[in-house]
This record gives sequence, structure tokens and C-alpha cells, in this order.
Amino acid sequence: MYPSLLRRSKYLSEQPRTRIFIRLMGGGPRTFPGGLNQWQWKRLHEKKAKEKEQRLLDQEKQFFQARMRSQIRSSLAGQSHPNLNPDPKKYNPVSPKEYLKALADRFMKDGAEDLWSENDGSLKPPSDEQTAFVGTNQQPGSINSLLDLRKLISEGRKVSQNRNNGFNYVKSRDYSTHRDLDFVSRGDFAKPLARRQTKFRINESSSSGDCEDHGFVNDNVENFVGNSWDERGGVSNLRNVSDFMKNRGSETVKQSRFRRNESDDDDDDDLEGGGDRRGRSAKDIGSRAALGEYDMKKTRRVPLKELEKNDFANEVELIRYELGRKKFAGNGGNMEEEDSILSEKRFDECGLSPLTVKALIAAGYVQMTRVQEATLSVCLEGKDAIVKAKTGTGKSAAFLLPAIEAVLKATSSNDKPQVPPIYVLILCPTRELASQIAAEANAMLKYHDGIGVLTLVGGTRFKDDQRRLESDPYQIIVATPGRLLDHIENKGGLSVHLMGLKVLILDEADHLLDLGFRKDVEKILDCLPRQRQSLLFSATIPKEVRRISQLVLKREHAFINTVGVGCVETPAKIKQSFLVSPQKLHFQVVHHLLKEHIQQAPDYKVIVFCTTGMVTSLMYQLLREMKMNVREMHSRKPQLYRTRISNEFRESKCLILVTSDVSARGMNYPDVTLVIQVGIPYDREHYIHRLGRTGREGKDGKGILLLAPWEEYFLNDIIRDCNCGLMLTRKKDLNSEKKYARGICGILN
Ligand SMILES: Nc1ncnc2c1ncn2[C@@H]1O[C@H](COP(=O)(O)OP(=O)(O)OP(=O)(O)O)[C@@H](O)[C@H]1O
Repeated sequence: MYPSLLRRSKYLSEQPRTRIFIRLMGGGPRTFPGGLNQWQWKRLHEKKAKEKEQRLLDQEKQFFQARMRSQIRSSLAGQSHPNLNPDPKKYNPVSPKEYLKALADRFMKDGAEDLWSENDGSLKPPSDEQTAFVGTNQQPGSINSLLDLRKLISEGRKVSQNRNNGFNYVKSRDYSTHRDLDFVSRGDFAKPLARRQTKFRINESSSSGDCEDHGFVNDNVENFVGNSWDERGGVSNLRNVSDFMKNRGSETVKQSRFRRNESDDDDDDDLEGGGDRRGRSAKDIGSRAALGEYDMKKTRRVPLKELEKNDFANEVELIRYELGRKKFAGNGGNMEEEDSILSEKRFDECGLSPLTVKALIAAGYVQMTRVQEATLSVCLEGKDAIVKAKTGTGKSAAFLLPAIEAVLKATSSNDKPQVPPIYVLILCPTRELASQIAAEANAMLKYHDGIGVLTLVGGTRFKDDQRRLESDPYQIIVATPGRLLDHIENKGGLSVHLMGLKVLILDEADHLLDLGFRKDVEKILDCLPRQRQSLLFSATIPKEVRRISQLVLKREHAFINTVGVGCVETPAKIKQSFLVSPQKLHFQVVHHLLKEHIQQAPDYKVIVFCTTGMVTSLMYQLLREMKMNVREMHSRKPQLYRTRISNEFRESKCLILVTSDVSARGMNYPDVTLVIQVGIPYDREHYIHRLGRTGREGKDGKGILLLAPWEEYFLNDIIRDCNCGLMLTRKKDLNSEKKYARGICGILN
């Protein structure tokens, strides 16, 4: 094919609608209905979508105008309009233009400015008062400042909706607990706002014993209180309000701020914390009141896009989850118990086969975990789903159980295919994880005869795989993408077996859809039947992955998120801290941390993550020289060695595993007491997954992130984007502690 054609087809295949079409047509059509070419077809759809949005906006406007007319009529008649606020002094109505702007905010997304027409008034700069509220460094009159203002209005509106709209209640639930302050204080953005809160949090932490076990890190926590945020340049980092707004966490601050404004006027000043607020309060600008109570619409417009539909499903799941939590709290559960991963529902209540339930009980599973409860009903119905739940909460069983049920259903049907089909394909990123999942599946199949599970992973003899595939029928395959693709491309007949596939599962889906694996996964997908159920699971699902997930999932899929929108993504019981010290001292620091931990926890089990295989190997050798009980695991080691070490570490106590990221995701080593991450993790997701090797099943755990001074910026990344934990960025010059010259440490949650 010509290069330009190649480029074109690549671009087209990235366009969801066209891609689906291409897939349906098997290879991509040259012409589209009506004799249109690809580009005309694409433009036609874009135009239609725009027109639809414009129509909806027009409808909203008409609705508003009708409301205004009825309001004017009733005021002329001397009656009070039901939608008018009874206390006009308290809630001054805004002008229709301002209202329209706020209204347009509903369509506030990329390119929404196009929806504005001259009739809506020109895009004027915000008034002085508004600018004063929004921030300080904006150029008056710049479009950016206006957009920020709009965004702010819409944020305020959302918060006011939270109070009125049942669905949005869930989103705001965390603000109403003592976690408010954790949430608000998280991140640099919070510094100018919440010095008092931070002190409060520290005191709270110490009094609840949160910080007690942090060793030398915690010794300095009290001293941190006295330091100023400005030490780290945190306040000055926020160069302007755009930065502030872009910051996801800042939305949290805004929301919390509004919420507090609405609920408790007396506390406004404390939360606003100084110079940013003049004149108008948040209530005047952002809340429902700011819209003069004209905006009484209780139900939201029907979402247009698929993603919005999924958000709705997400909201429903959140409500279910929240109701469960409330019910539990109502039954006398306290906060501590609420952190348990288990729900109240038992496995025998959800329509699983009795033999599976028997095997689960034999494995010690009686009650479901929350993620299992949330997903099982959806998955058992055969729907596609993308599921996000914290590390160590039982996601593996959540996808294995519906997979096993699908196999049972398929085998019990009367169709007897000539080639024994593979009914379930589970893809995962690492070999050890594949073996672990296969072992768990086998445990659940303990009482089912004739259902086989096969792992296809790299590092083993290809021929052995082939021999096994030929000799025995396997209904469930657990594979890493590379090896599976080898089999598919090798024309060993695997593709034929895969034609009967019923369920495809991507564990650690975000990683598998990441650039490193995506090409292989796409090739595999091309060989699978389209009529199948697809399930995607991970503890982290960034937005981009949600979008890419459309590659795998059907249009009508469920998005189940048991983490909660905007909630901390790491298990609550893991105490996280960080340490910044010169890189040349890292080895000594790790050695010291390990010695200290071994003294504190006699049954220690520690994982030390290093950035590369070579560093892992070096760290292992040094620690071994220091007579520590240590093992190493990284991709440079042969598979047999890796499997042996993995099994040994799973069974043992009093052992240290030095490893690269091959152990970062999914590995379930029980009772790991400490995770040390040496050097900057690849990204925030890696940080979360590595940390998640401890504190599993709702147990306690500790995580320490050790950074070089030039890697310190990563702290801002995890604060800003991931809500990994509360970030008390207090830090302490450890010169006095000679061991870590110029070291800096702090508590992450
Ligand atoms: N219903 C249950 N009852 C008791 N224990 C369970 C239950 N479900 C899972 N577990 C246990 O919880 C632990 C964590 O499970 P699992 O490895 O599936 O977590 P995960 O959510 O997949 O974690 P990760 O995100 O790290 O992959 C395992 O030890 C598993 O045996």
C-alpha cells in the first residue's frame, strides 16, 4: 500500500465510528453510503453531531425564555413566581445574559465556544468583581480568564446541584466526612488555602496514631507543622489561575469551598484563607443562587455521547456502592470496619454454580468483596464491562467467576463443535501474573471436571505449549500478549480454537492498552470473534484508556468504579511517606530503612522496587553483601528462576524481594509489610500498583518512596493527578540527622 494510504487508513482506524464501520465491512470500504468517500463521510457525521448540540442549546434557550416570560407575567400580576427566590436580598437574580452564559457552560467542552452566537452577547471580559474572585494573575479580558470564569460557574452549579440532585449526592459524599480535610489539603494547590487545615490534619493523624510507625520519617512530623508551605515554593508554583484550574485537584478545592459556603457560612474565611477572595462570595458567583434561582431544572439533559452514558452508569454504580456503605454504617459499622474490602453479600446468593461455591468456600471465600458484588451481576448477564477497583480487593475472582460460568454454560449447550473451542481468554501483562491467575482459576474449578486452564507465557518452550494444546482440550487460556500472538501467527491452529471464544478478559487493562502492548493486543483482537463478552479490569483507568477501551468493548458497556470519583486511589490503610536524598546515598538509605523495619516488624516481608533490571541486580548484590535475607526478580533472570523466587516469596516471611516492575502489577504476595520504591516510578499508575503490593485485602501496610532531589517533581505529579493519598508536603532538612545529608522527608497520607 502507498504510504499516504497507510497514513490515512491509520488515521481512520483511530476514528471510532469509521473504525467500527471498517471492522464490520472486514478490511475497510473504499466508498460509503451515498457514494461518499471516507473524508466526506467523516465530515458528515461531525456536522450532524454539531447540529445536534446546537439544537439542544436552542431548546434550552427557548425553555429559558419561556420561563422568563412567565416570570415577568407573574411579577406584573403582583404574584411571586414559584421559581423566584423568596429572599431577593439574599439571592440576587443575575441578568439573562449571565444566565445564558452559565447555561452554555453545560456544553462546556472542547470547542464549545463555537456554540456561541452573536445573539448571546460578545465574549466580554469578566467584571472586576469576578476577576477578583477567580484569581489574581489573569490578564483582564483574556479569553482564558473568561473561560475559567465559565468553568468556575459551572463548577459552582454542579455543587449546588449536588444538594438538589440525588445522583450527584454520591459525588460529594467525601466532603461531608472528616476526610474533607484530607481531600482539601491534598496537593500544592491547597497550600494557600488551608494552613489551618493541614495543622488540623497533622494533629488528627498523630492523635489517631496514623503517623506513629513511620520511624525517622515520623519523628519529624511535628516539626513540619511549623514550616511554611512557601518553603517548597508551592504557592509560587501556581503561576496563574489557569494553572490552578487545570489542576484536577483544584476542582476539589473549589467544590469543597462552595460546599462549605453553602453549609456553614461561619467557616468561609477559614477555608478561603486570604487574598484571593474579595467582595463577592462563592455563593454569589457559583451556586444555584447565583443563577437567581431561575435554574430549577432538576433533571439533566439526556447525555449525548457514549462516554456520558457510561458516566451515568458509573453514577448508578456509585449510588449502589454508597447505599451499601450507608447501610453498613447504619448497622453499626464504624470507619475502621468500613475500610474492609468485604461486602455483606455471600457467594451462594448470586446464582453461581453450587460446585463453584463449594470450591470458593474451600478456598476461604464466603462473602464477596465489594468489587465482586458490584461486578458479578453485570458480568453474569453477559454484558461488557470496564471495572476499576483498588489494589488487593479481589478483582481476579471478580472476572474469573463469570468466566467460569460462561464456560459451564457453553459446555452444557447442545452444540458440539468439531474443534474443541477456547471459551475464555485472559490476557495479562506478566508471566508471573498469568501463573497466579491460572492457579486461582484452578482453585475455583476444583470440583468441576473436564475444564482445563492453560497458561501461554514467554520464557517457556513454545513446542511444549503446542504439545499441550494438541493433547488436551483447554477451555480457559491465560496468556501474555506476546506469546499468544506467537501462537496465533504460527498457524498452530490456535486461531481456530479461538473462534468459539465467549469471554475476553484484560487484567491490568490500562497497561495492556498502553503503547507497549497495544499493537499486540490489537492484532489479537483481530483474530477473535466479535460476538463475545469483553471485561476490562484494573486499579487505574486513566481517561485515555477509557477512550481506547472502545477498541475492545461493545458500545453498550458498563463502567463500574468502586473507587469513587475523585476519591483516593490507594488503599486507605497504607501509610505512605517519601524521602528525598542524594542518589549516591540511596543504597545506605534503603539499608537503614530495612534494618529499622526489621526491628519493628519481626514478621517482615518487604518488596524493594528499583527502576531497571540492572539497578535491581546491583541493589540485590549490595544487600546480600550486607547479610540481609534477600532475593531478586527482574526480566534478566530466566523464567524458571523467576517462578521459583515468586513462589518462595509468596510462601515465606522474613524475606526481602528486590525487583523491577515485573512484580509491580497484580502480584498477590500475602502480608507484605513494606514497599520501598527506589527512584522515580514510570508514572502515577506505576506508583499506585507498586504500592498496592502491600495493604492488600484491607490489611495495614507501609510505603516509602525514595527520590533523588531532581526527581522531587514527581511528588507534585502524584499529588496533582492521582489523589494517591493526602499529601502533606511538609518537609524537613535532615542535616541534623547526619545519616541522610540534605535529605528531605514527609508523609504522603
Ligand atoms: N471474596 C473474598 N474473600 C476473601 N478473600 C478474597 C476474596 N476475594 C479475593 N480475596 C483475596 O484478596 C486478595 C487480593 O485479591 P486479588 O489478587 O484478586 O486483588 P486485585 O484486586 O486483583 O489486586 P491487584 O489490583 O493488585 O491486581 C487475594 O489474596 C485473594 O485471595
